[in-house]
Amino acid sequence: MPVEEFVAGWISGALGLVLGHPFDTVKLLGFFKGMSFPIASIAVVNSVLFGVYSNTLLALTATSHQERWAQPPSYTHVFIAGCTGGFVQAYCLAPFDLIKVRLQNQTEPRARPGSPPPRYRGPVHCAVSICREDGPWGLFRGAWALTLRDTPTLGIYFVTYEWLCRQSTPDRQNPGAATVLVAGGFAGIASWAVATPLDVIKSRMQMGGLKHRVYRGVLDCMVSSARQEGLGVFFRGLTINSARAFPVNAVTFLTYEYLLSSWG
Ligand SMILES: C[N+](C)(C)CCCC[C@H](N)C(=O)O
Repeated sequence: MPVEEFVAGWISGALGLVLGHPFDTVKLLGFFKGMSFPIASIAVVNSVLFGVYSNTLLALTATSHQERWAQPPSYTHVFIAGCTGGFVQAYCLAPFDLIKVRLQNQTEPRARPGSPPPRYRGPVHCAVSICREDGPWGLFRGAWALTLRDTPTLGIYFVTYEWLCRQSTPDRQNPGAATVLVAGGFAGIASWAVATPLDVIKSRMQMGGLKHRVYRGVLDCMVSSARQEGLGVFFRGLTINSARAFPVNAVTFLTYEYLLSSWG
């Protein structure tokens, strides 16, 4: 199994994340606060996404990454490979994403004398507390909602990227850097726009028992959120998600393509 896609996915995910982190943490004062944990985790997850995507395409079309601009795969194959990558990465992402959401939702006032200490002291303490309270499976709280969010939307992600690259590149040639940046950025926006409703639900399920009540399942969470707050609840975060998605995914795709082409 070719591994360079995993490595390129790893590095490109980390770089994209450095850019996206301030958007992710916009509610907090320190923009780059707590960056090492997301870098380490999202790099792994992006490596799984791009590695599984590329190897699924290889299995479906018998073309390696280097041959793919000259012999472009069908959009159906791109979609299936993207969904497969999305499905596998969702399970790798689930525990990391849960910890991130739990830590980002800790908005208790910072260490004022007499104020209660935050529930979690950091990522490791958070993971250990969740395991202690809910057992190791507790780390996968909300994983199903995350899978529903990521499987189709990562199919859309790669189809949008491929489509935009092919639109602006002469037939069978490699796209230039500017094309890759723009196509990657819009792929991120398209994918996040579709993913936002399930992103809201996913985060609520992950906060179940803390900020929100414990839901019986994805459907229960959707229905009760919509009943209490109206349909607008599904679009919460749409603007910030899209603003974050452009730079993150432009850099991710550019780095990914650059690394793979320089490794020949
Ligand atoms: C599928 N969904 C839109 C939810 C995520 C897309 C992931 C792409 C990239 N790692 C990023 O964080 O933007």
